[in-house]
Amino acid sequence: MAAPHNPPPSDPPALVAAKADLRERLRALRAAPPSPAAIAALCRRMAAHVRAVLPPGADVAAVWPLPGEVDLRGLCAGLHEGGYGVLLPETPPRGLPLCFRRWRPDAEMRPGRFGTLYPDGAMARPDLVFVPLLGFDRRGFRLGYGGGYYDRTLAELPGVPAVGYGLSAQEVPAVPVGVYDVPLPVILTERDVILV
Ligand SMILES: Nc1nc2c(c(=O)[nH]1)N(C=O)[C@@H](CNc1ccc(C(=O)N[C@@H](CCC(=O)O)C(=O)O)cc1)CN2
Ligand SMILES: Nc1ncnc2c1ncn2[C@@H]1O[C@H](COP(=O)(O)OP(=O)(O)OP(=O)(O)O)[C@@H](O)[C@H]1O
Repeated sequence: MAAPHNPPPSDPPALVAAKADLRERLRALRAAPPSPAAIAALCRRMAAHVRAVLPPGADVAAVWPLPGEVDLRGLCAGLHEGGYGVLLPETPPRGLPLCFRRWRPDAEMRPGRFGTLYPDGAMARPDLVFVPLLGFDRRGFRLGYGGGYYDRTLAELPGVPAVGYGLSAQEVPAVPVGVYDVPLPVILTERDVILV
């Protein structure tokens, strides 16, 4: 007899709709460019966090900015100068986890899915993953673009520290939580280190 087929669990429609609504509101927020001082403060905190938890030589996953996002290119250059490896994601088809490729200042950036750019370097496994947030709450729950990419990626990297980052304006009282959402243990903003 054939084994019973259990479809993977999925989020109820009301939750998917609540996430979509919140995403819409938070995207509107991104239309206003973040202040350079806030970005600089956030990037300083991110660099300090890396230095506190990892020795030089470790590989740190960041992202190359999408329009309206906090620009981490200065952080990438600073980490590289400080002796850290910098990895950036290549975005696969929906439903698959991200893979990370090594970036150096002279890397060629190639166009990827959804307007992303990824470096031409070799694939590598990160020792820490910075997770971009569209929105977040004090419990460590986050909302991204809705691809589920980071949820899937972090599920494949158990034990690798995941550090969310964003601007304090992106904080909301409570992000709607789905079956695959795992809270982040640390979220950095230009104002706060939120330890969950
Ligand atoms: N800078 C950056 N890189 C990243 C992410 C991110 O959040 N920020 N990702 C985080 O997972 C992954 C890419 N994930 C994405 C998933 C969906 C869409 C998306 O649906 N984009 C819409 C347009 C969005 C808009 O401009 O409002 C589209 O292309 O239709 C984009 C990125 C990996 N790289
Ligand atoms: N590990 C997983 N396995 C299977 N499905 C998953 C997994 N993680 C997330 N999903 C599904 O992916 C879809 C998008 O997830 P979600 O709305 O949480 O995206 P997001 O966190 O905003 O996006 P991203 O992680 O790309 O920034 C949802 O339908 C969710 O149930």
